[in-house]
Amino acid sequence: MKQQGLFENSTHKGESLPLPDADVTYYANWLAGSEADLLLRTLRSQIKWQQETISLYGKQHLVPRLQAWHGDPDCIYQYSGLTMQPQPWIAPLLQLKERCEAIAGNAFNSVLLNWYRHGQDSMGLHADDEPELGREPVIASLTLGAERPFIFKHRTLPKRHTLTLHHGSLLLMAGRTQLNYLHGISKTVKAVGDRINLTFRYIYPQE
Ligand SMILES: O=C(O)CCC(=O)C(=O)O
Ligand SMILES: [Fe+2]
Repeated sequence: MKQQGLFENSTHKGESLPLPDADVTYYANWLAGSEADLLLRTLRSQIKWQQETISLYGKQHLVPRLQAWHGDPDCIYQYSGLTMQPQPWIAPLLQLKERCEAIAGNAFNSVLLNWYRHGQDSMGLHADDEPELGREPVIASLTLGAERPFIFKHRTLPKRHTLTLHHGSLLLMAGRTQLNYLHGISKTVKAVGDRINLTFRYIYPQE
């Protein structure tokens, strides 16, 4: 029996994506529409959003989206030369964390929030494979707001898969997904509304 079956019920039907060498489950309607609407409004106003600067090959670039990092006090996250100190949990994030833990069967101690304000905001192809995430991280990704194509690209095979993440959907990435695939959100010239994505993660303390 597939492990996903353990968490299936009438409202939370997960769909396993047809990706070789990966373990990705998609719950299109994880949150009810009204709950997702309320959460989108709450997070827009309650989160202290920041636009970070990263250094790539010695040059400074503004990250093309707004971000925030919340979690337990020892959850320090480093990527692209950025060191993110966690903001404390706030009630709506803590409740979501617990619900993600229940469906994923995995503990989370932090969440990265990304706010794509319009079609020119994006996230380049990457893997969530920093050492502090461990070898085969389980990542729970909640999408609110506008639908944007989410791209998976296999690292060595000519395999690409694009899916549209629905308002209120949850995407679980586990197993060898980060080892074998990159993922990202492209820019678009289409007129699209804003989108907030939350990725719940477990950060191992670094010596
Ligand atoms: O916005 C998304 O759906 C992807 C976010 C992501 O990949 C990340 O935060 O690492
Ligand atoms: Fe990611």
